[in-house]
Amino acid sequence: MAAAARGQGFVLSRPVTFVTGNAKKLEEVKAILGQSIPFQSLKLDLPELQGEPEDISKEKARLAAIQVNGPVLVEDTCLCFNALKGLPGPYIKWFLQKIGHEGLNNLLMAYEDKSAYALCGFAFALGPNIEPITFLGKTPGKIVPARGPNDFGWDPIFQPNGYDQTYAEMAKEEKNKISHRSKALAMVKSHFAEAGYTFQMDTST
Ligand SMILES: O=c1[nH]cnc2c1ncn2[C@@H]1O[C@H](COP(=O)(O)OP(=O)(O)O)[C@@H](O)[C@H]1O
Ligand SMILES: [Mg+2]
Repeated sequence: MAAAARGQGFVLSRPVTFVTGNAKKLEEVKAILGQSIPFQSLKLDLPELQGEPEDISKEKARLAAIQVNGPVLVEDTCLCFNALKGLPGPYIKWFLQKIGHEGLNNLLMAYEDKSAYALCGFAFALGPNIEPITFLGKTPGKIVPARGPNDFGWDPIFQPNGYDQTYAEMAKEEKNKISHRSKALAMVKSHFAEAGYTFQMDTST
């Protein structure tokens, strides 16, 4: 029982449900995970707690596990400006919606420091009332005037360190090699490998 509680050898009778309302995130998660973890997706916009990134994804996982009544994976992404002590952080979604790429650049106008980091928090819960486990991935970079296709969030204004392209200008495979999301998912994958979860799915239904 103790082993099962830690996930050692835990048998999952269903694939993991990745809960997200964001189609672009799902696209990346599919590309990064490949066949490594059996998962299905559920389009659901979960309410978000205010607070620290880790607690936000944990709470999202708790809510999702209750709704799904099974194993769930959720994700929350922050874009943090160093000059603003980490803000907008988890509030980036609303900042982006209201003030756009230009407004986000303008927020840093008064500061010489344009450095920022993208932070991705995944949380995995085996089921309702089981404490979720979190995985954080971080990619440092800087905020620049928008360049590249505008098809995913703040990709056009984030230029990762060591690159002269923004996330939006990079080939998808390139972004997926170094992104905040891929770093967090690498930890999710290791956790699954170490915990030795077994999937025993009934394929007859
Ligand atoms: O990898 C990324 N590149 C660019 N924008 C992203 C990325 N990941 C998330 N975003 C955007 O940042 C914000 C993060 O908010 P959140 O993680 O709560 O998204 P969600 O509620 O749409 O799933 C959203 O506006 C989302 O579109
Ligand atoms: Mg969020």
